[in-house]
Amino acid sequence: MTTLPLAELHMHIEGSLEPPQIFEFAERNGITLPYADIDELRGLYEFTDLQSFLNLYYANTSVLRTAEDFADLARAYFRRAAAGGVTHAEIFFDPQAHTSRGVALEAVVEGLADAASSSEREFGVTSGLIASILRDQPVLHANKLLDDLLALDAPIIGLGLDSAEAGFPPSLFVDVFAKARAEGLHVVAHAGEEGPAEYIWEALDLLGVERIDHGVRCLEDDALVNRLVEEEIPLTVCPLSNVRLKVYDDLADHPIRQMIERGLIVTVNSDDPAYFGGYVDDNFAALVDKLGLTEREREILHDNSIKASFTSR
Ligand SMILES: Nc1ncnc2[nH]cnc12
Ligand SMILES: [Zn+2]
Repeated sequence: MTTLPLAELHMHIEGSLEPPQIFEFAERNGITLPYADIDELRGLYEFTDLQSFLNLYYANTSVLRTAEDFADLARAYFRRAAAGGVTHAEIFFDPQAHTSRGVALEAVVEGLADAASSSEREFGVTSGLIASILRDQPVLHANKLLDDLLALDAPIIGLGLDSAEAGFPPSLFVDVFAKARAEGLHVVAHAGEEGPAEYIWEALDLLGVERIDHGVRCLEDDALVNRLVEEEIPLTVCPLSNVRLKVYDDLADHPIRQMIERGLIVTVNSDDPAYFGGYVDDNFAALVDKLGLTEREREILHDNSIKASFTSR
C-alpha cells in the first residue's frame, strides 16, 4: 500500500453530512426531522439519477444553521479524510443552499474557514475552500453571491459550478466566472457528469476553467479528449458517485483505466461521501476490488491529485 501524498479535489462538504450527524445537528438546533430514526433516513439513500440525490442532499442541509455546525461538519470531514490518507483537500461548499433558507453567508464562511484554518495543525491536512454556484438557480443570484463573498473578503481559493447539470449550460455563467478570474480566484466547473461533452467545451472556452469536475462524458468526443490531454486539464473523477447516480451501471464498467491510458490527468475523489458509499480511500479500495486497479495506477492517480491541486500551481 502506498503512502504517497494525496489531494482530494472534488468533495462537497454538505455531502459529508452523515445520517447520525443529521440527527445530532437537528437536535441541537431544535429541528424536527421528517424521519423517525437513522434507519428510516438511510432507507432513502437509493438514487435513480443526479436530481433524485440532490433532492435529499438539499433537504438534509436544513439541519445546518450556525457557524459552529459548519465548523463541526468540516472538522469531521478533515478527520475522516486524514484517516483515509488525504494530505490536502480543496472542498466545495454551496452557499446558496444555506442563504436561501435564511442562514447568513457570514455564518457559513466563518464556520468553514475556522475548520480549514486549523485542519493542518489538527489533522495534518492542508486545505482550501471553493464556493460553488448552483447552476439551476437564477444567474443573478450567482452574480450576487460572488459580490457578497468578495465584500466579506471570504477566504476562498476558487469558484465552482454544481447542482442539476442538464439544461443549465456553463454559457449562462460567463460573466460571473470572468469576474472571479479577474479577482484572482481559481475556477472549476462540474461538466460532463449528466450533461453532454459540449458542456465541457463550454466550461473550457467560455468560463476558462482550470479543472473539470467529473468530465467522464469527454470520452464521447475524441477531439475533446485530445484537447484535455494537450492542455493538461485535470478531471476530478468520482467513481462511487458515478455508480450511485447511475452514470454507469457498475463500477466494473467505469472507464477510469481507459482515461488514464489515454493520457488524461485523472484524479479520484468522493464527491458526497456520506451519500455514495464512502470516502476517497473507499473509492480506491472499490477500484482495486472491482477493476483490479494496480499499484502503478494508484501511484499515477496520487501523483495526478497533487499536480492538479491549486496549491502546487
Ligand atoms: N455530483 C454532483 N453533481 C452536481 N452537483 C452536486 N452537488 C453535490 N454533489 C453534486
Ligand atoms: Zn460534485
